[in-house]
Amino acid sequence: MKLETTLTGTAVPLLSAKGLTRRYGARIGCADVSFDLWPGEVLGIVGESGSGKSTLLSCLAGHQNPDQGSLEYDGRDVLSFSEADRRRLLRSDWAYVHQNPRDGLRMGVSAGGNVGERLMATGARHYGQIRETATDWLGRVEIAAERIDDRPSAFSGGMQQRLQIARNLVTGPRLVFMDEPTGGLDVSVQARLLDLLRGLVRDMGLSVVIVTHDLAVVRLLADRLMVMKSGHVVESGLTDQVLDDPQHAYTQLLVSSVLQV
Ligand SMILES: Nc1ncnc2c1ncn2[C@@H]1O[C@H](COP(=O)(O)OP(=O)(O)OP(=O)(O)O)[C@@H](O)[C@H]1O
Repeated sequence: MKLETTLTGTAVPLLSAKGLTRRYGARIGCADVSFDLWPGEVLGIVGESGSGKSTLLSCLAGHQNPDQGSLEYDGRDVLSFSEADRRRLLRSDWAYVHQNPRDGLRMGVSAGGNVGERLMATGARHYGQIRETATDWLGRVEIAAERIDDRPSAFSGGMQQRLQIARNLVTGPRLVFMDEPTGGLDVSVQARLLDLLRGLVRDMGLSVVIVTHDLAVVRLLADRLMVMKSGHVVESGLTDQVLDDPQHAYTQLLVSSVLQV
């Protein structure tokens, strides 16, 4: 794992959350969540439905603002960014993989266009180079080059998800948010996608925050885990440690309920 250092030589986390809290009226979305994410690290967030995973992810990714707490990216206070700066960050350094590929793709635009569009958003202008890079990325996510002019609506669910991943990663982001990236796919398709994701994360040295209710997904991808219940983090630690020797009764229940399936 690479550690970023400041001019004074002190290590800084890539993303640092402190006391993040988001309420919906009287209801708690997430409460007092703190963690550091280091460059090249994959953090898994698990918990049952309604435990606050999506709320936390949307606060981290800037889709909504927390009511309390602080969030620093690379030592900078992201919550005080202007809307334009935040959008720039989401187009360049950050990426967001939605559970439903339709939410992360432009369905009326060709596969190549979907990948090329993000390159153009970060300043690429040379058509030939954009198409070449898009073709290369389609290959990296195992989509045949001959499908470059097809629209995503002509793709299977697994292909659409791989295309969404290519669209997100083509600009070489440093931090990727993933919301149940394998949810809604057949088991065999999930396994292939997980394998692909694991390779890309490793090869590109990506930092990732991944939300899932599937412990098999975090077992394969995440270095570290946070377990959420009723908006609170009840347990966190190295993935294998948490899953093999859960300390909190709720984590024990989560792990044992998977074993019984
Ligand atoms: N827009 C909203 N308005 C009101 N309450 C909300 C809203 N979004 C989430 N909540 C509430 O916040 C709590 C956390 O929900 P959240 O969707 O973050 O959990 P989750 O772990 O992501 O669940 P799931 O796995 O089902 O997506 C729940 O009690 C939920 O009802």
